[in-house]
Amino acid sequence: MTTVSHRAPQEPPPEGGKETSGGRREHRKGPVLLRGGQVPRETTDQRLLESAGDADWVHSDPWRVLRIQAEFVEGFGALAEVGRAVSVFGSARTKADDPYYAKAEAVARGLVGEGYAVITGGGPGIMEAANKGASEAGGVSIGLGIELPFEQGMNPYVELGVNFRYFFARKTMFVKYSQGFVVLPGGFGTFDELFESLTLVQTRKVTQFPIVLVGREYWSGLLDWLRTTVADHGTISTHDLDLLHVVDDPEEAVRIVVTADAELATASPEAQSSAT
Ligand SMILES: C/C(=C\CNc1ncnc2c1ncn2[C@@H]1O[C@H](COP(=O)(O)O)[C@@H](O)[C@H]1O)CO
Repeated sequence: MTTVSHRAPQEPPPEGGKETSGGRREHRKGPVLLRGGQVPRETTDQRLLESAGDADWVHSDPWRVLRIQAEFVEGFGALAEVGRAVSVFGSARTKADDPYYAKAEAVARGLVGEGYAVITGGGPGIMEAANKGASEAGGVSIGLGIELPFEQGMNPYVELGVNFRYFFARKTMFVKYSQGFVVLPGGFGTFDELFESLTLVQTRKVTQFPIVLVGREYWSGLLDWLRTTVADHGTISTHDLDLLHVVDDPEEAVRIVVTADAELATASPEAQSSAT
């Protein structure tokens, strides 16, 4: 068994590097050669195995970068083999007796019937409804949770769950592993997901990516404002609004996704490779 000896703080550190035939000390650190005063007094392994010192580095940006990388690695690893999927978004606050809860369930059932996995934010409300619909229809029910100050845990219908610390890593997963988004009524979180996907489609970062809004009445105020105030100011092109499909019927939402996906399957290889 290998034992690790921790140097007592009062003991002087051993001289680092090794002596060359010319009597100089030198040390190789990967491709870097260090001589004279540049020779470190400890090796990288010694520093790794040391237990002393403060723990502030845990809250430093370099360490965060590794945590961010780990989120991408875990997310890609968990979702890579899921197959075709659609993300369903909507309010965390919708109650089970709200008609939109039943619509979200129906959307998810319909998507499973067409062979798609269903991805949600893994939380309550519309997310729970979609996971319920997917799981009860025998499909793959996925939740991509997010660490929040008022953590609620994954809803009970999630069968494959991944928890994220960082919104941006989680958002990448929704787009990368979905063939389209279905968006039910929601608040700021839902708007964020809707407008992020809309921006990605409008800037052609993703192509052939249907975005379906369910609930004509709920979305009409926003769409009217985009069509009038926003378009009149020239800050969007009116034809960009064609990127949004608005429906009331869950089956129509599913049909739009299936049609767009089928169009992608017959599209040129270039169009396919630039999608998602
Ligand atoms: C507000 C409550 C719980 C929050 N829990 C969430 N868990 C997972 N994902 C969430 C949560 N809240 C928001 N999201 C994401 O944003 C969208 C919904 O946000 P909205 O502001 O409610 O529209 C949703 O699609 C999630 O991806 C307890 O009631």
